[in-house]
Amino acid sequence: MTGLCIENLSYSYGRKQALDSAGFDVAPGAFCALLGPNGAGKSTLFALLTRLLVADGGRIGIGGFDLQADRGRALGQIGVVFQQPTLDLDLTVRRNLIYFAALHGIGGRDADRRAMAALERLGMAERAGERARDLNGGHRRRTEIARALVHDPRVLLLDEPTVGLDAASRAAITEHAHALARDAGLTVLWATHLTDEVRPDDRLVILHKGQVLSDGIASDLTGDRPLSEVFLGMTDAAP
Ligand SMILES: Nc1ncnc2c1ncn2[C@@H]1O[C@H](COP(=O)(O)OP(=O)(O)OP(=O)(O)O)[C@@H](O)[C@H]1O
Repeated sequence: MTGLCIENLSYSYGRKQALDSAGFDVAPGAFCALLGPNGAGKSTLFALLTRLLVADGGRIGIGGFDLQADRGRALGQIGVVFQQPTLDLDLTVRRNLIYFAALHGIGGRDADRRAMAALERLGMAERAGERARDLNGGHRRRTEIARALVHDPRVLLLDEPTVGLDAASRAAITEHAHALARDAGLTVLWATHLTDEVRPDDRLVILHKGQVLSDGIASDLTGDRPLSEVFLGMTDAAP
């Protein structure tokens, strides 16, 4: 298994249990939507996957490596886009990527080549010389996704990457994330609380109160009903 493997994962903040034996797999090269209302445990899961937090129990495998036993290699397999934007707004788009590549020990022409290739994938190559500050929100997000790809990860984690964006930017970013799985073979985990970002043929994991409520193809879960209605019924949360 070289995708993402999450088994019986638990985590508590003091007495507040944020994840409760949550588990699911994402096959290599697959796109998986992780849908949960606010407070479901999505960000906690991302913090555990990136080792910002250490699980109380359970197991995580990333790109074929166990996060506990083989931390360095497991973490080297992932690219992450966190909920909060983290671009340096005073640097150009290209510099943001090159700086990040250096953190992974990649420099010189190799860094430049990788940066431009990643920007190309996200349709941002023409903006490489612009300051991040001058980009709109959607283009900043695309730059962050490109930046997460410079070290050639196998697994891409996106934590609510469309928050605060307009409909057109959201659609473009959703499509880019699908294309990265479909065309580039990345394993993609896309966390969202918005049902309209889930496509009928997406693999869909629904997380609620730290537990996996449902895991399968979205249209198999919904049948003829809209996902918003099904999701509301399962979680009692606004769509
Ligand atoms: N630092 C913390 N201390 C205490 N409780 C926390 C902390 N961070 C999160 N929680 C709680 O853990 C639970 C899961 O939160 P988490 O942020 O992982 O959910 P989420 O699905 O990412 O929600 P959101 O979309 O609002 O970020 C929630 O009940 C939240 O209040």
